[in-house]
Amino acid sequence: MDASDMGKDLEKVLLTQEQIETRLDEMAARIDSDYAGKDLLLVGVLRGAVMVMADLSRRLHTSIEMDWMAVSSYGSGTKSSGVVRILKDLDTDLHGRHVLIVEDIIDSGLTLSWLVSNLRSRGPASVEIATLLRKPEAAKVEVDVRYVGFDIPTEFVVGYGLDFAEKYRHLPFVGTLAPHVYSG
Ligand SMILES: O=P(O)(O)OC[C@H]1O[C@H](OP(=O)(O)OP(=O)(O)O)[C@H](O)[C@@H]1O
Ligand code: HPA
Ligand SMILES: [Mg+2]
Repeated sequence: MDASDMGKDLEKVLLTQEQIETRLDEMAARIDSDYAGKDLLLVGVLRGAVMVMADLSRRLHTSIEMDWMAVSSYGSGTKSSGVVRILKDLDTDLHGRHVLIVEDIIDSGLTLSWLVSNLRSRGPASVEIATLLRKPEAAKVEVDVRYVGFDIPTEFVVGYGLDFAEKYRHLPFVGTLAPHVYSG
């Protein structure tokens, strides 16, 4: 699939499938080496992180477990509401665990800064973040991120788990939307 398959909805491809896969290889190698000999709990943030979780976890050789949280701060719009809601909590007790939060994107940083302090309050041995994308110029709060795939410009992106009004998550690349899609 490429941009033309989505009709006129996409403006441009920002990151190709190949670029994403190469970067995930590098991130997984670092995670493997940093967590060698430790049991790691990957916490995926639904729903956007599904693709990153699937593709990153399958590159890891270290011992891992996976759990999921659902939080929402965007609703159906293109701007963070700043209000983070837990829609589904973890099933795992974090006490003494090495936790790596897996995310698709850090935009304003509001979701992750809230989530990190929430998980830290549960007594884990460590909490770090791996995100495929980060928008440095959109940050409203600073979040200390151990593993970043790509720093991208402040544009609304879709694909590889990222949605606009629940669409486009399945695209194997990351692209920007044509303005007519979100301006009506
Ligand atoms: O840094 P922020 O400005 O807080 O934005 C990042 C968050 O927003 C998106 O989730 P969303 O709330 O859209 O839910 P979704 O993953 O189900 O799409 C994304 O997956 C991150 O979790
Ligand atoms: O750029 C984005 N695209 C889709 N979802 C998002 N959630 C935060 N930022 C974005
Ligand atoms: Mg979303």
